[in-house]
Amino acid sequence: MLPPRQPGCSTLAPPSESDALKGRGRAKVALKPGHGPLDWHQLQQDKGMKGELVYGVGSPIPPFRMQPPLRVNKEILLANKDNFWCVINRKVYCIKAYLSFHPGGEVILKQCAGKDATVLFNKYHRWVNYEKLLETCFIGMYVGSADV
Ligand code: HEM
Repeated sequence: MLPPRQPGCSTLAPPSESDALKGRGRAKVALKPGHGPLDWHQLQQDKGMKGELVYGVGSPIPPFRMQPPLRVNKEILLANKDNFWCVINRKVYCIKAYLSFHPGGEVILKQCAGKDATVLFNKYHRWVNYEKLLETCFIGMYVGSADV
C-alpha cells in the first residue's frame, strides 16, 4: 500500500481552488502566464500609478493619491459590488484587477465583492502586506455600518 501523500511532496497534484474554498490547507492555485507577483508589481507601477486599476470612481485623480481619502458608505460599497470593491481593516479596495493575480485564486477572492473581507483575509494570511500589494487599488475609508 502506498503511504499517504504528504503536504509539500512534489508528486502531489496541483491544489484546486475548491480545496482552498473548503479550507483544506493553504492551497495555492496555478496562475495564468504573466500573472505572477512581479507582473502585478509592474502593473501597479504602470497602470496603477495612473489610477487605471480602480473601477467605479470616475475621477481623473487616482483615489490612492487623494488627501483626505474618499469616504465610502455601505450604499456606495454595495453599488460597486460588480467593480469588486471590498473592505479590509476599514480600507476600501477595488480588487477587480488583482483577481487573476491572487495566489489563492480568483474564485475565493470574488466572494469578497461588496463585503468586509477582513476576517477571511486574516484567516488565510494575516501576514500578507495588503496595503503595499493593493496600494494603487485603494479607494478610500469605509465609514458605513459594520454589517457588510
Ligand atoms: C484582497 C486582498 C488579498 C490579497 C492582497 C491577498 C494576497 C495573497 C497573497 C500574496 C498570497 C500568497 C501568500 C503566501 O505565499 O504566503 C495569497 C494566498 C492565498 N489567499 Fe489571498 N489575498 C487577499 C484576500 C484573500 C481572501 C479574502 C481570501 C479568502 C477568502 C484569500 C485566500 C487565499 C488563499 C486560500 C491563499 C493560498 C494559500 C495561502 O498562501 O495562504 N485571500 N493571497
